[in-house]
Amino acid sequence: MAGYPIELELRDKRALVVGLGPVGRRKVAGLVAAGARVVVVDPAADRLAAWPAEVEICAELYRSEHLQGMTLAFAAASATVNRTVVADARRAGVWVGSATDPKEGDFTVPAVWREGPLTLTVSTSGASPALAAALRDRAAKALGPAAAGLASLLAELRPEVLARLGDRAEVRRRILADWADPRWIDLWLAEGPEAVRRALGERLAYEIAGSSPPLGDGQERDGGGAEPWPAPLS
Ligand SMILES: C[C@@]1(CC(=O)O)C2=NC(=C\c3[nH]c(c(CCC(=O)O)c3CC(=O)O)Cc3[nH]c(c(CC(=O)O)c3CCC(=O)O)/C=C3\N/C(=C\2)[C@@H](CCC(=O)O)[C@]3(C)CC(=O)O)/[C@H]1CCC(=O)O
Ligand SMILES: NC(=O)c1ccc[n+]([C@@H]2O[C@H](COP(=O)([O-])OP(=O)(O)OC[C@H]3O[C@@H](n4cnc5c(N)ncnc54)[C@H](O)[C@@H]3O)[C@@H](O)[C@H]2O)c1
Repeated sequence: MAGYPIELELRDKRALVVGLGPVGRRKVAGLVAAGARVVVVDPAADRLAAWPAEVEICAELYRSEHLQGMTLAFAAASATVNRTVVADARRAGVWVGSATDPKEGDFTVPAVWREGPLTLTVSTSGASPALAAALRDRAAKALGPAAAGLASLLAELRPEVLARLGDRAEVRRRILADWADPRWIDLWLAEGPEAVRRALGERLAYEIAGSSPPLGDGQERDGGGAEPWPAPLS
């Protein structure tokens, strides 16, 4: 059965990573980037390179007490140790992921690409982690910074539409759907961000004025009420 994809808010939550080989270090990096308060347990930890100040290091063998107060745990030591961590976490009611067995824990970690407000994740549910990473790389290349740029621009412009067209749901939906069209990514690549900003502003002005050419969606215009907005989107 497939897992349930979710984006966790881990800011200021405590997360335990057991085992600091390359796999554990990758999990720590992801957790730190998400703002979690990370505790790592590995008897060899003090031999390891510099850690961000906020990471708490326990250079000792894992014990079940390490799970106290944790929101989440990652078992990234040997298979035997990981099985113990999973069993302890279950007893303690702490969600746990095992680096050695996709079916053993409560979650698996997908391959991730982030750019601005965009997050792309690919999971193979343990079928082939290397394939997940390779597909992530391919998809990230196809999206590129233009997609993230468009997302940032929409984050900036969208509240204005919601505020101005709060009572005109039909027009609002049409504008927001049109602004999400991938052709803006093509325009961004061809002519740059300012061209997209201008074009989105023009779309909006047309829609608000009720004078836009048909969008091919078969919907009636919600005409009238032509407000001159936005003042030049520069
Ligand atoms: C995506 C990524 C995220 C991350 O870890 O951050 C991730 N593994 C990555 C890389 C990777 N892992 C492995 C290789 C070697 C090639 C290969 O085996 O394919 C490579 C490739 C490489 O290193 O380039 C070996 C491996 N991995 C697992 C096992 C155990 C098993 O399968 O039983 C073994 C065999 C160990 C052995 O040989 O003993 C298990 C898991 N690995 C997962 C996630 C979860 C499933 C995700 C999914 O299927 O989608 C899961 C179930 C648990 C978990 O860790 O959450 C990260 C991409 C990093 C990036 O590039 O950003
Ligand atoms: N999920 C993945 O992406 C992935 C990828 C490769 C390997 N693996 C598996 O994940 C595990 C970790 O891989 P790795 O390459 O980082 O291994 P590694 O051997 O480099 O690191 C494991 C770490 O666990 C520590 N450790 C051992 N016993 C411990 C204990 N009782 N308490 C605390 N720490 C302890 C060791 O000191 C070591 O630093 C392995 O079991 C491996 O088979 C998973």
